Amino acid sequence: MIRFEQVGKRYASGQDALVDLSFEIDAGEMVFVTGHSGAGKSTLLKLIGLVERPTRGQLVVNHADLARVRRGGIAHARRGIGMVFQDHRLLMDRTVFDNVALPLLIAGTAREEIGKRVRAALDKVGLLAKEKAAPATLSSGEQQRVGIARAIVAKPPVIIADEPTGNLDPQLSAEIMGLFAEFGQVGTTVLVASHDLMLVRRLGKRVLVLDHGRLIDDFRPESARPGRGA
Ligand SMILES: Nc1ncnc2c1ncn2[C@@H]1O[C@H](COP(=O)(O)OP(=O)(O)OP(=O)(O)O)[C@@H](O)[C@H]1O
Repeated sequence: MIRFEQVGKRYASGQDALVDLSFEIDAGEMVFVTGHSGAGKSTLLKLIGLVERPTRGQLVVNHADLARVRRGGIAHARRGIGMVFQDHRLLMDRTVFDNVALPLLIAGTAREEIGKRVRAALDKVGLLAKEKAAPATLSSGEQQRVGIARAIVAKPPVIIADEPTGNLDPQLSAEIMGLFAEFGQVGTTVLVASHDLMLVRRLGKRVLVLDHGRLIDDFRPESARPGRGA
């Protein structure tokens, strides 16, 4: 669950990236954030991922008031959030397996459990056969899927993805978005920033539209209404 209550973010430069933002996302909902370049999409995701902190308002993620999370508690709070980046941020000198295992190693998961979970995550994104490969030998769609496997391996209740299909062709983009939609079906809350309006529309999910840091639309297609299995 994610709740923004009159959240504002002003960067040290004086730039108001988000202004008076209020909305709520239920557990298991998949929601897109869209808007022009500079509208505040990345900033919104960064606040959820504790990469940036709000300068106003209240932000609750996984029942934790993020304003109350102190510096020493950030790593722990982040364990409840899987993050996917456009540039995947994979470690190129490690195997696919090691990249996906990283969040589990950080969390101190037992070795036998790590093997099981990493393979389950790789299976989910269709890359089980590539566990020993170096990321550099994979296509960009495959690298993106490794990044997604890493984000889901610790089964976080919330997944945030910033332009996860930015460099991919339309078919791969649709496949990646389809994967995110599947995570929603098993109770994971998924928030995806994307400027690809065609793709966003096709998926028929709820869409938050930002304009100069303000929420100007919160659009729920019929299929995304509660009780519709969305
Ligand atoms: N670290 C920062 N310091 C100062 N200003 C910033 C910082 N990061 C972002 N901004 C500004 O905040 C506003 C929102 O930026 P943000 O990156 O959230 O937008 P965006 O919608 O993700 O844009 P894009 O689609 O181009 O990635 C922009 O005006 C941007 O210049």
